Amino acid sequence: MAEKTKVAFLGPVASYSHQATKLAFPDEDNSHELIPVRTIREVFDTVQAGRTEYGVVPFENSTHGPVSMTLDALADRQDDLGDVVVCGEVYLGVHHYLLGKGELGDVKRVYSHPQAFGQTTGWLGRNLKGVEMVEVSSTSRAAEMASEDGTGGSAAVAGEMAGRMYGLRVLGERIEDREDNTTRFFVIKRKQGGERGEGGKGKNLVSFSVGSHDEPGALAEVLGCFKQRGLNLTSINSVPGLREGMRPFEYLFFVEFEGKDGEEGDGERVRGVLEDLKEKTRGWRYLGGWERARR
Ligand SMILES: O=C(O)C(=O)Cc1ccccc1
Repeated sequence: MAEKTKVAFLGPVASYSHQATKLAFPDEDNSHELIPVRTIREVFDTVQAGRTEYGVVPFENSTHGPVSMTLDALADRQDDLGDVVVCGEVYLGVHHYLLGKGELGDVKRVYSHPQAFGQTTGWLGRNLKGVEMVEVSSTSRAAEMASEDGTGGSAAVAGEMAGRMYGLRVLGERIEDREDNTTRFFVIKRKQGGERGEGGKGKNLVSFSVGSHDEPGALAEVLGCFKQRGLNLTSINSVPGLREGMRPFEYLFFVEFEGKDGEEGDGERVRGVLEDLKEKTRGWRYLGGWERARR
C-alpha cells in the first residue's frame, strides 16, 4: 500500500482544528494520516522537521480576531521555522457548547482555548459570572480535563464532538457570541523551493518590518506599493518583532493579498510587489501562496 500523507493538527482529537483538517484532507480513499500534537507551535515544528508533510493551524476568527500563537510562530523569532509556508486555507463554522459532568450550578472552573473564551464572552458573563476560567492548549484538551474531574466541578467550552468523545453532558448549547462565528485555518507545508518570488495562486502572505520609527509614513509607503500595483489586501496583522536587531515596540507586519499566477498580468504584479518589499522594508519573507477557499 502507498505511504499515507501525514498531516499534523492541534489535538487531542475532536478539536476544531481536527474538524478543519478533515475538511482540508477528506479521507475518501484513506490516503491521509491525521496526527494530533499538543500546541500550535508543535504543528509548525512537526512540519519544519519533515515529520509530517502538512499541518493545519487556526489563523483568524470572525468574532475574536487573529490567533496569536499562529502569528507568533509565523514571526519565526528564533529563525528555526524558515522552511514552513502557507499552502491552503479552510473556513469552519464554529458552534461552542458548555460541557460538563454535573449541573450548571455545580461548575466552579471552566477550561478552554483562549480563542473559544473570546468567542463566548456574552454567555459566560451571563451564566458563569465570577467562575474561574482556565486557558488550556485546545478545546478538546479542555473537554478531556473536564472529564477527568470526578467532582463535576469542571466544565469545558468546546465543540459537540469533543463532548461526545469525552462523555460530557451539554450544559449550554450554541453559546458563541455570534451565530455566524467562523474560523479560518491555514494549511502549512515545507517549502519545496521556488515558491519565493514566484507569486501565489490566489492569495499570498508576506511578513516584513519597516526601518525607522522616526520617519513619518514608513509603513504607509510599503502598503502603498500594493495599492499602486492594484493588489487587494485581505488581512493585515502585527506582532512585536523581538527579532535580532529589533528594539522594544518595533513591530513585524503580516500582509495577506490577492494575486494569482497565470492570470493576465497578475503574476507579474505579485513578483513586482515582492521586488518593492525588497527595496522598501528592513527585512521581509514570502510566507506562501495558495488557492483561495470559499467561505
Ligand atoms: O482548540 C481548538 O479546538 C482549536 O482548534 C483552536 C480553536 C479554538 C476556538 C475556535 C477555533 C479554533
